Amino acid sequence: MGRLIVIEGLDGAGKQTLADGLSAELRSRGLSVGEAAFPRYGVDVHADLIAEALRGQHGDLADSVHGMAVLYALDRRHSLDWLRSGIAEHDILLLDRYVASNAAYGAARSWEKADGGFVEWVRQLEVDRFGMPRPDLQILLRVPTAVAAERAERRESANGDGGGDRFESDSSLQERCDRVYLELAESSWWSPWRVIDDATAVDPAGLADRILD
Ligand SMILES: Nc1ncnc2c1ncn2[C@@H]1O[C@H](COP(=O)(O)OP(=O)(O)OP(=O)(O)O)[C@@H](O)[C@H]1O
Ligand SMILES: Cc1cn([C@H]2C[C@H](O)[C@@H](COP(=O)(O)O)O2)c(=O)[nH]c1=O
Repeated sequence: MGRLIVIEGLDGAGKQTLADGLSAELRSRGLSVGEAAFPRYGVDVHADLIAEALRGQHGDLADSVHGMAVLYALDRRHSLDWLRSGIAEHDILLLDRYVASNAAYGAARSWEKADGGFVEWVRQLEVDRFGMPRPDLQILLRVPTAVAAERAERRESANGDGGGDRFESDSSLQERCDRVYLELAESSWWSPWRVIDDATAVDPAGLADRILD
């Protein structure tokens, strides 16, 4: 049975970059590593609806905090068999975003804190009802919101996309989301967390050492 490790953080924090570096490092040490990112764009119809809504399609869908959160949750629910076999088959299954993204972004959009009703609603839906596997570790990758926004924008222009999506371009939302993430980590929400504060200088080898400790 392998370990489920999740990387969380703001849009543009560098989660995918760290996931790539960490999985290469772990593989170089002979471990079998599976990887996935949520939302699963191009794989699950709920994820595609999310991307479209965040770009202004589907009427007022993106205005509904709970409606959007249900789509994110259904994308994950549909990955359940794959997740379970991924955990069984690999030494480490590494996820870029998971249930805590729904908790942090939804609470921030609702102007709530981590001990508010939205986070509890996500827990009841995704943990109690959908039975999503509990992570062994959640890593919070923190960068100043301005750095995250600049990186997200740079990545969008490198991909040829015009501007950030609705969440990425809302700097106040990103600030609130950063605070909720920190509260989730400090309260060890659902699993142990490790907070990386200076995400500009993350060393995948050092992180791998600490994960394998
Ligand atoms: N440590 C770093 N220093 C400088 N640039 C970085 C660093 N990490 C990532 N970047 C750059 O920042 C941009 C965003 O990185 P990445 O896609 O890994 O972020 P992300 O957190 O996965 O974003 P999102 O959640 O929006 O998908 C990319 O252009 C990447 O090359
Ligand atoms: C998985 C997940 C994501 N979100 C938010 C976080 C981002 O702002 C967008 C899109 O994610 P991406 O990593 O930039 O592609 O969606 C969320 O609110 N709930 C979730 O479960």
